[in-house]
Amino acid sequence: MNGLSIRGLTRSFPGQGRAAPTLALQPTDLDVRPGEFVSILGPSGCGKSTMLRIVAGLDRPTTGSIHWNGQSVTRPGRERGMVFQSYTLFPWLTVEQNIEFGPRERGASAAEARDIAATFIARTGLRGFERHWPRQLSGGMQQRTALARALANDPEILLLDEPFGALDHQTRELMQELLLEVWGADRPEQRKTVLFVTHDIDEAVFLANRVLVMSARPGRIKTELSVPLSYPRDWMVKTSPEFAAMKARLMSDIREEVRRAALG
Ligand SMILES: Nc1ncnc2c1ncn2[C@@H]1O[C@H](COP(=O)(O)OP(=O)(O)OP(=O)(O)O)[C@@H](O)[C@H]1O
Repeated sequence: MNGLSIRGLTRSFPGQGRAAPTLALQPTDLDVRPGEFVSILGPSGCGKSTMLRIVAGLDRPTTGSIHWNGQSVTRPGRERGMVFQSYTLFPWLTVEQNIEFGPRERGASAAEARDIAATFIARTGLRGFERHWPRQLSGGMQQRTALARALANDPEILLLDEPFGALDHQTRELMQELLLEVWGADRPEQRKTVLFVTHDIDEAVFLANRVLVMSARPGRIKTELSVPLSYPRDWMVKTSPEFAAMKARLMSDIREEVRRAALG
């Protein structure tokens, strides 16, 4: 099957000393079609990052399987690009060099890597910042660079773990529009697959075809909703009745889980 297929995925972490193990994920199944944009919401600690890290190949499941386009996932691969909340650029490389890094690792010549970097620098609005060091950039610019770096590897699926979580509200909204643009909101045949973890309901609905809500730990997928809004979307969609209705439904689901998580 093409796309992402997760079956019976669980992850438990060994306890410290005599402490019992922590079950982070209950048996979880999930299918994501190629080109689909899926947002994942859920209370803190419900296993969202754990699931994403396993799909990225950065962690191993305790049980269950993950397949991407029919291939079993057991380690990181170029076809799966990840962007984290915390800024993870190489501080000793410039913006341009950070973006060139993946293509160079794959054996691209310096000129090819420079061309690829130039494309994504333009697409993510980083022109003029090519020679800046990460420490000279705002948070928004750093995340643009992280996104450009992931895209420069031409991944088939993007795994985004709260990528805009540390940004101010206005920058965050601009980054959401940018992400929809680079995902291919108006080019359906070129869309990448996206798994997007966030705490922000507006962001989850605005971006995705489908929104999942995970239960309090141990996490499982509790709710799945299709978003009945067509692409391309602009911020005005957030004022529509359809948007408000989805938001209300998701808020009530999440509140219930956050309460359960808080009460233990
Ligand atoms: N390496 C680890 N060792 C032990 N426990 C871990 C480890 N990684 C995660 N956990 C535990 O697994 C559970 C799920 O963590 P995870 O980070 O996946 O949650 P999350 O939903 O992404 O949370 P948040 O929204 O706060 O980022 C938590 O209880 C966490 O403490």
